Amino acid sequence: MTAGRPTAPTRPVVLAGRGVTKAYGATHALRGVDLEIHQGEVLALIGENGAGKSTLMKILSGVEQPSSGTVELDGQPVLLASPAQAVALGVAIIHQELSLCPNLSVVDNIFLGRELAGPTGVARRREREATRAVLERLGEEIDPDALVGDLSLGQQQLVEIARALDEDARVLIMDEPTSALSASEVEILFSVIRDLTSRGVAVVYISHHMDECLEVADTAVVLRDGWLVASRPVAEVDLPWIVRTMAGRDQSDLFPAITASPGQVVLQVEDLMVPDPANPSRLAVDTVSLSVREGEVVAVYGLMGAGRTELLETLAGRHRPAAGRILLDGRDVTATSVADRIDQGVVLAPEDRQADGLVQVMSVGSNMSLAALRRLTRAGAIHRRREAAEVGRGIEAVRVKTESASAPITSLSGGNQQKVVLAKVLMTAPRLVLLDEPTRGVDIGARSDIFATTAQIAGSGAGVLLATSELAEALQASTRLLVMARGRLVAELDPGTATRDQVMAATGEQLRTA
Ligand SMILES: Nc1ncnc2c1ncn2[C@@H]1O[C@H](COP(=O)(O)OP(=O)(O)OP(=O)(O)O)[C@@H](O)[C@H]1O
Repeated sequence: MTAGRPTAPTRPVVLAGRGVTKAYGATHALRGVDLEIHQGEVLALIGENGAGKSTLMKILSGVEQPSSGTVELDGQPVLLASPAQAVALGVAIIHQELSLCPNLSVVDNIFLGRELAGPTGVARRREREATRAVLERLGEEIDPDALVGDLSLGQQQLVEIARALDEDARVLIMDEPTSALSASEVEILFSVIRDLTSRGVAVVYISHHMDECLEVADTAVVLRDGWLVASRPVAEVDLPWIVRTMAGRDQSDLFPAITASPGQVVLQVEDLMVPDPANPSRLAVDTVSLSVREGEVVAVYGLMGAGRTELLETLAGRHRPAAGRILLDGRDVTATSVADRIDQGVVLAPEDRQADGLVQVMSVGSNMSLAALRRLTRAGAIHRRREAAEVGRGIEAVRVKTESASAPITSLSGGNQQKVVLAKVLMTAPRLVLLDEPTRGVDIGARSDIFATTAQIAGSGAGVLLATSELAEALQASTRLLVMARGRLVAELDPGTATRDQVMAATGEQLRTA
């Protein structure tokens, strides 16, 4: 069992949902959910992809209206008709994709749309002082005049929190807040959360990282298929309970064994140098050499900014290297286009699926078959029956939760969209698969589906290069482990014997003691 902070049952309920139901057409996202959020508690909202977590939070923060049921604030029913209204009543949500303007200063971001008026226009001095005060409350030394775009992601997140605090948030909803943070930034966030709760602010914490939920939360609430199936003090639960309750069944092995033995070299990279697309005077990838064989899953472990994404994108043909060579099955492809590499069987599952992994106006099925259309086309016409059969198999293989193959991709939960990206990769009969953070936003059960798929791809004779910032994944889902930091490969480790401390030590980061 994990020790959590004791919850005082006498703390008043700030925000509650009563019998909240939400239907989108035939899909029941929420079914009669009763949820109580107490003053000063951290409530972890847990559930598989598509369980209804985001929908519930959208309703509690005025983004969506329930089909039936009510929201109560301090015991009184309220109609939260818009996010602005929810903010005015003290309920703020911080999304995974931050909503700050990078080209404005910290002060301007905090007061955007609610500038303080002075006798001669905006009261800059008062705004700056208020900003300094609220940042001080968070224990962070951030210059109020700094451009938000120049801050680290962790600092940007603190600016969002500062804005919510300045708006007197009483309930702060955080959706996957640590997905882009370094270990030390996670520590800062947790101490900020503890400080907020000691002042009576309630925090709803949504994360697929169970270790974080167990560490930071007082209460664990589990949603499954739109039902609220459990609510317990964190001190009384453990990881196996959470996993069982989320899935409604015992979970099989999280990381299936990869059994394929390495064959021919598929990818050979020699002394690759790639300028940073955002700042061409520095190198994002610095003198990197590596190889991937058939049947191998080679993990490239690195934190944000290590150069993982630029490396994978260069291998997919998206950036032109300044020096070095890329060989595919022995053929020099360094100067070839993205299309050429796709023809050679190179597929990239990108990190930012919303921006470049999926076509938002298309259905689930069309997104999946998009990359395989050439193969599915005979005499100028797409073989629709084969397409439908393959899409159906893909949906099953990675267990995409969708009404049907013809449902719009935007109707899927975030994690299920990620699974569609992988199903799409599978349909291309790939030679080299480049996976960039494939489990971001994906639930713990779906992770095992994704890595079963990865093992299957490797088993079919392709090579897999997996870029990840998740230690557990790097160690357990790979056959070989490379560590990347500041653009360079700094270590090669055997995932069978390497420890977490060794991997972290190689990156130069401290291991967080959970
Ligand atoms: N706009 C929409 N139209 C149709 N269906 C939707 C819409 N938004 C959500 N859904 C459906 O409602 C269900 C709950 O989705 P929700 O996004 O709340 O899940 P979640 O628990 O937040 O998942 P994840 O962990 O993947 O983010 C899913 O089946 C989803 O497909």
